[in-house]
This record gives sequence, C-alpha cells and structure tokens, in this order.
Amino acid sequence: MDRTDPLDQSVASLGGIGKQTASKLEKLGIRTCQDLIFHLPHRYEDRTRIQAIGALKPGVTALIKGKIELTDTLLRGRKSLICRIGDGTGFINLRFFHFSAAQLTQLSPGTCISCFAEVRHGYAGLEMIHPDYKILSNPKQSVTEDTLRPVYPLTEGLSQSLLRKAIKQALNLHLKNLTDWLPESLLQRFNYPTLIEAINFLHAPSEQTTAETLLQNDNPARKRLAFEELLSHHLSLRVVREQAREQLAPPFSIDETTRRHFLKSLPFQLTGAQQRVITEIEADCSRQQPMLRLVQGDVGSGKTVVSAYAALLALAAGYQVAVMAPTELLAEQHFRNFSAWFERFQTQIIFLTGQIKGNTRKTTLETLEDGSAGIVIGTHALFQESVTFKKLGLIVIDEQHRFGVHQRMALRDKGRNAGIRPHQLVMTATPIPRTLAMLQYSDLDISIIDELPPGRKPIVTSVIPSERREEVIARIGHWVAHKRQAYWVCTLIEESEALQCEAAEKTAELLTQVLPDIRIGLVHGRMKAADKDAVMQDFKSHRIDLLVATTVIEVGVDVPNAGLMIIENPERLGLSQLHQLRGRVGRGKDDSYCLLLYQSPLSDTARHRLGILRDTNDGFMIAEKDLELRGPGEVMGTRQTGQMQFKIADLDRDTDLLDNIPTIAESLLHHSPDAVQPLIKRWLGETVNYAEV
Ligand SMILES: Nc1ncnc2c1ncn2[C@@H]1O[C@H](COP(=O)(O)OP(=O)(O)OP(=O)(O)O)[C@@H](O)[C@H]1O
Repeated sequence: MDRTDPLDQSVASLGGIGKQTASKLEKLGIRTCQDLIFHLPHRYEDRTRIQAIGALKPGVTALIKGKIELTDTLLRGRKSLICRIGDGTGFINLRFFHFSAAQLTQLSPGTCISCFAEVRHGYAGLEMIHPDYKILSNPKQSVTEDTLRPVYPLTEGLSQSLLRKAIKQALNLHLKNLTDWLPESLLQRFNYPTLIEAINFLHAPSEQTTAETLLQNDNPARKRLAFEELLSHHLSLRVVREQAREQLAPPFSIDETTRRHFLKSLPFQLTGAQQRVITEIEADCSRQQPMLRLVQGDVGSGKTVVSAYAALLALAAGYQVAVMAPTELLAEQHFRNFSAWFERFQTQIIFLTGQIKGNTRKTTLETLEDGSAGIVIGTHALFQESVTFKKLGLIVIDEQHRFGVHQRMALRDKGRNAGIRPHQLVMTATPIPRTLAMLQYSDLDISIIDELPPGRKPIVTSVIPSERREEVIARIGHWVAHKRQAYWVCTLIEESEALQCEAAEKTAELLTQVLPDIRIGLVHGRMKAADKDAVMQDFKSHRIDLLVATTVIEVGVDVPNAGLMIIENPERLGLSQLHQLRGRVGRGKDDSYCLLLYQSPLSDTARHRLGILRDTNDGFMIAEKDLELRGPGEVMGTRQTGQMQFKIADLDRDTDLLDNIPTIAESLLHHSPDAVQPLIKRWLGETVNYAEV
C-alpha cells in the first residue's frame, strides 16, 4: 500500500473514530479515508420544507410541525402511546409502541413539536409510527434543513450521525486529494461531472436538488461513478491478462505419432469445431506465456475431449495436469472418461475430492508431490493448501460460472514453481452474452465450440400441466419398455437442499409404487459420495431405468441412452439452468424428449419463458432471452452468490454503460497507464498483481 497517499490514511486517523468504530466500519468494507469518501448514500431525507398536515398522503415521508392536541395510552391490543398533532390544516396521530415515563410527560398536550417519518393509514386516520421528533420551545422555532440529508448504508452498532460526521471529515480533509482519472474528453463526451463534483453532489446535494433527482437512474453524478466502477472491474481483468503475458509458462509441443495415437483411441472423430478449438489451444500452449483460454460450448458439444487433448499436450511435455469440476458427480465422470481415453498412455490418473480422507488422501497427495501422477481430477479440494504438485503445467476448470473471478485468479497460483506458471483452460456451457463477458472473462481468450457431434437430433420439449401427471408416468412405462432410460428431476425451492432431497425421496417412492416393473434409482446432494457414485454407475450401465434426481445432475452427466427427461416445477428455475438440465438428454443418435411438468396456474411470464425453451434448443439464444427476462444481475448470479459486488453500479440499471467500456479501457491502458492501478484500488480495494497472486 502506498503510505504516502493521504487518501490511504486509516479511518482511525479521523477525529472521533476509535478502534471499535474502525472495526465496525471495516464490516462495511471501509478502512481508509478514500473508502469513506466512496461510501455513498443509498437514499435521502427531505427535511428542507414543512408539509401541511392536511395535504399529507399515505406513503410519503414528511417533515411536519404542530401542537400536541391530545395524548393517550391505549391498552387494547398492543399497548401504545398516541399523540394527536394539529397544525391548523389537519390532524395526524403519532404512535409509539414502546415509550418511557419521561416521554409521556414530555409529549403532553399543548407542546409544540416537529416530526419526521413516513405517513401511513392508521386505525383513526393518518399516522406516523415512531417518528423522529423534536420538542420545540416555541411555534416559530426553525426546524428545516438547507439541503437533503443523506442516509448511508449502516451496519450494526453504527449510527447515521456518526457515519455522517466521519464522512464529512474525510471529505473536508481529503476530497481535494482525489485524482480524477477519467480524461476530460470522456467527461465531455458523456456529459459527466468531474469526480469531485460527482462525489460532492451525492454526499451534499445542492439546495435545489430533490431526492427524486438524486436517485434517478440517469443522474449524471451516479452514472459517472457507476461507469468508473464498471470500467475498473473490467480493467482489473485486462491487467491480469497483460501481466500474464509477461509470465513464463512451459511451452508444449507434441509429436505426430502421439497425437495420432490419441485421436485414434477415441471412440469418435472430432467435429470441425472441436478441431478448430484444439488448434487454438495448441497454438497457445506452444508459447512461453501462460494460456488463459475459455472454451464455451453448448451442452453436449463435447468440451471434455477438448480438455483431454490439452492434457495430452502437457503430459507429452512432461508436465502434470489438474482438472477441476464443480461437483463430485461431474469429477467422477471426467475421471472415467479421462481414464478410458488415456488407457493406452501409461499415465497415472488420480481422483481427489474433499470426501477422500485419511491414508488414501495421504498417498494421493504424495503421488502429486513426487510427480508419479500425471493427471488429477477432482473438485475444488484440489486447490487446498495441502495439495502440492511436482510440475503442474495445465489447469482445466470446468463450469466456470460457479467460481468467482477472484477465485480463478487465486487458483493460478497453484502451479507456480520456479517462476513457471501453468496454462489455464476454462470450460463453460453457459454462454455469457458479450456485454457481460467483459466483466467476467476479459482476462481470457475465448474459443467457441459451435457445432454438435453428428447425428444429434433436437430435443423435443413439451410444456405439460401437472394434472396430466398420470399420462406422463404411463409414457415412462412405454419408454422403458423400449429399453431406453429416463430422468425425473425434482426441483423445489432452490435454497433448501434438504427440502429438495426430501421431495426427490418421496417422488421416488411414489413412482416405485405406480411403476413396479421399472428399476428406479435415486440420487441427491445429501447422499454419501460412494452411494451417489454407485447409483450413477448403475444408471450408466443400465441397471437402473429411471433416475429420480435433484438438480445435482444439472451439469455434465452423460448417459446417451437416457433420452427422456421429466422436469417438475420448471417454472421455478432460470432458463439457462433448465437448458443445462435438459442437456442431459439428446446426447446420443436417438430421439429425445423433455417434458416440463408445471404446477397450474402458470403466470403469463412463466408461460412465455417455458415457451422459449420449447421453441429452441440453441443455448446462446436462450441465454440472451434469459438476460432479457431476468436482467443481468440475476443472470450473473450477483444476487444469489454475491460473486460480483459493486458499490454503486447495478447491472440491471447500468447495462447501457457496458458497451463503451472495452474501448475506453483500451485507450486508458495505452494513453494513461498510471490511472489503471489507482482506479482498480479505488473500486476493488486492492491493486491487481498477477505476479504475486
Ligand atoms: N466428436 C464427437 N462425436 C461424437 N460424440 C462426441 C464427440 N465429442 C464428444 N462426444 C460425446 O458427446 C457427449 C457429450 O460430450 P461432453 O460430455 O464432453 O459434452 P460437454 O460439452 O461437456 O457437455 P455438458 O456441458 O453438457 O457437460 C459425450 O458422450 C461424448 O463422448
């Protein structure tokens, strides 16, 4: 940290902020004076004018002034204190559910008072509940404030007035030190205020400004800061990318015989798209800089074999490979695939998840450390501290969207060995629309597998009300009689895994009763890994006809003979997630079907969403529609997982800003390189240093 910058001074350097307050501020992510300055109000209170009681409407928040006409304590229902206030234009009641004896005396009839609160409908006309009030010495006493009062996001134990004072101090002392890193020409082009104007305007709005103007989406001060924040996030990824170019990675090359040997041992021929992506990967890995590449391909497009080819390049050059999957189920499947594809290549492939403990874990770790294992496949357990590699040359991360950008950066550290960085390949089936990709993947080059293996037929999707459940069950009977397999996916309230598992158990029981001749298996997230694995194995080798599952099977599960999927309550899931789930079928040459069994009545929006899924199998188009319907915030998972947290920007409100960011970032990197790290530090809290990650 640059200790000479006054903006970096700790909040504790300000008057009235002791250790305790500093640690509370830290909970809000505020450590330095700069952080305080960038802690902006989330709303404003208008105490600039007194409103006539007679003109008040429910829902408005108002400042009023009047005389107490009557005070009473009510014992009916919840005990409360009521004061009736009049100002000559009308009356309003104040209601206190808890109050002290002193308050009762203080709020006696005849007293002049001013109150600030939201106006609501009460039992007897309009009322204010627990208003912020002041007893006045005379009716003429002034109670209005000159400007709007900012209200800041708080944390427990911190008061508005304390935060307001601290911010005021920080502004007085340090606002002048704030450098505006956005070039003048840019401010002019977008009609943005300068940084100091924007910050001042939001913390201390001018007398003419209204709260509505301040909170409006197109308020130039807010927009400018949102722009700067999004730009900084994008820049942090670009910097990682530039810095990566300066690192050393092992160049891989492969001889023609090994290549042919591998390709021949596959049970299929690569598609044109797979070949193209493989060539891109090979070109990346032949350089002395680390590859940072994202492979995007629709469900079932055959990404795994592409990553296996990358692994072959590393092995041929004498390096180890780590393949990380988001779930155990998927890790096991990759393990089986890799084991089959590399069968003829005397390479030890090992499996590592959090479930593997004790001695087995110890020996597994040893094989990585002494270099006897060539490939390790597992879950995020791979990146725990205890895991060390002898010579890691390639990291493959599957289903990237489940890991955050910063996690990904931390992972790159694993292979650092004598100054060498591993190459990195990221695979995702979730197409991220271009505008959003730049906030998540700008550190990566992108390859797209835009072709499915030959002979795949589109999945026929139907939208069916749950009243026709029996018909659907009968259809499973016929299906299984034709030696095909099926999935029944139970989705319940997403947040509760326990409830989901319970629902799946019940469904499996019921289906067993009505379909006694069918072999039914159950798999859910709460089962032990070994049990889950056994069921999946049975399903793969067709000892189970119908697999009842929760959404644990969402990613990657690959059983080509399973061509029928029933998804219960599809209306509760996002379009992209449904597309992923549905992608478990249609993986062979035969016809495949997906039945979306919804609970009636279906809202118009839900009907529209399910209709999209019925009408198209194109993952890219579905992702675009999903974005349109749910908004970028939801699609990027910011709300659920907090993966991307912004101080000011809101992806749903600020999408319009995204288009310009890459070119502006480019120009800043070239013309004002000094601006880059300070901007990143201002908005992300830390500078980015790939070399030290
Ligand atoms: N070129 C090909 N020709 C025929 N089959 C292929 C080809 N490439 C892959 N496959 C097979 O297609 C199926 C899907 O491949 P894979 O599991 O790699 O898809 P994926 O892109 O990872 O999909 P998902 O995102 O659903 O996990 C597998 O059974 C795989 O063996």
